[in-house]
Amino acid sequence: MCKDSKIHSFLQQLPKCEHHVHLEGCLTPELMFSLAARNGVTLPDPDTRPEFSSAEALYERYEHFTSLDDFLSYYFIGMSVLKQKDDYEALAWEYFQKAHADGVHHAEVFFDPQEHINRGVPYETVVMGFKAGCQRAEREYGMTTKLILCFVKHLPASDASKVFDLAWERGDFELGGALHGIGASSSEVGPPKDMFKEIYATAHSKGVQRTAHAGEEGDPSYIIAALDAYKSQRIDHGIRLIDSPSLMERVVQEEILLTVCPVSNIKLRCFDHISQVPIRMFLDAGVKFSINSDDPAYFGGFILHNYCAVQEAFGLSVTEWRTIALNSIQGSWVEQDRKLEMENRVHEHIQKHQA
Ligand code: HPA
Ligand SMILES: [Zn+2]
Repeated sequence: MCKDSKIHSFLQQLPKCEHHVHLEGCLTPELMFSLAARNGVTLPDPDTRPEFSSAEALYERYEHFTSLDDFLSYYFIGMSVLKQKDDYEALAWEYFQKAHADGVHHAEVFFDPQEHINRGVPYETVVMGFKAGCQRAEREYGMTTKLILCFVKHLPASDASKVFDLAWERGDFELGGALHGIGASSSEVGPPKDMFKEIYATAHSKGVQRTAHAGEEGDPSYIIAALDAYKSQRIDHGIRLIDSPSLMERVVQEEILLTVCPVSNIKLRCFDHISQVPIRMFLDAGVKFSINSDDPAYFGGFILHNYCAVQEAFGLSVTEWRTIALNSIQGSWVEQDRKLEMENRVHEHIQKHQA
């Protein structure tokens, strides 16, 4: 919530594109407990892990993440309650309702199939459930949506390769298919920086869109690996770019979009305060970025919460918000007509605000 109600409503209605949200990161404790009961999934015992005694206790624990890996340990337990197609659809639909209320017009959402497959949930169940949620958002809200298949770095690259091959053979990356690109996430520092190099090279040769988490906790060399070894078209997070002026210059020249997640960066202790997230530096340097929620059910707020946090910390002008909105549209993996339509909506919204 922005302190100024006029600015709050300006930001709420500003047409947004979200490029960095993990559907599994939209699983609220309430939905987690209800799906665990319905599916007979055992969550950690509250006697030994009191944080799993209630939704309130989990929310309390979520206030104290110490690092990306600390958060991920909760995120991977949470998603274990997802079993049936309806669970996946319900989770996606909960996200899209929040996103719509926050002024999202176009959403490109991540999911982690390897984790579900490893628990015995068929790939098809996951994709069909999430896809049904996307289709409902398109039908009921006129949103455009894209599903991005994320590989997780804490599991073997050979597993990721099998998932990619399966998705490719099913035609999921074809026009009208369920998927629109690949990403890479989970623990950053530790696994090899270029562990999915072969998959990304295949994806590139087949014309599949590519993004990758890099430079969240890892130094700029992780961003370089994503650009060089993965030919990544976007960088998810990318905040450690602040440690390399020459790389920042390259990102500007190559018009790489960073999908920045300010509240996530605070919750996972990348920075102490939002004012340290390099929003001002990126705007001044001409680095293109979008603002995103990452794992909103774990970090205490959806996309508008991130927009407001940025506004409170930086006091951006309407012109700067226009730049952010237009760069977000330009960096989206969506047809040119749709980009033009969204750009027009941004201009109309700003004119109305200034009238
Ligand atoms: O912020 C993140 N970073 C890496 N992996 C993730 N998976 C969910 N959220 C994240
Ligand atoms: Zn992420």
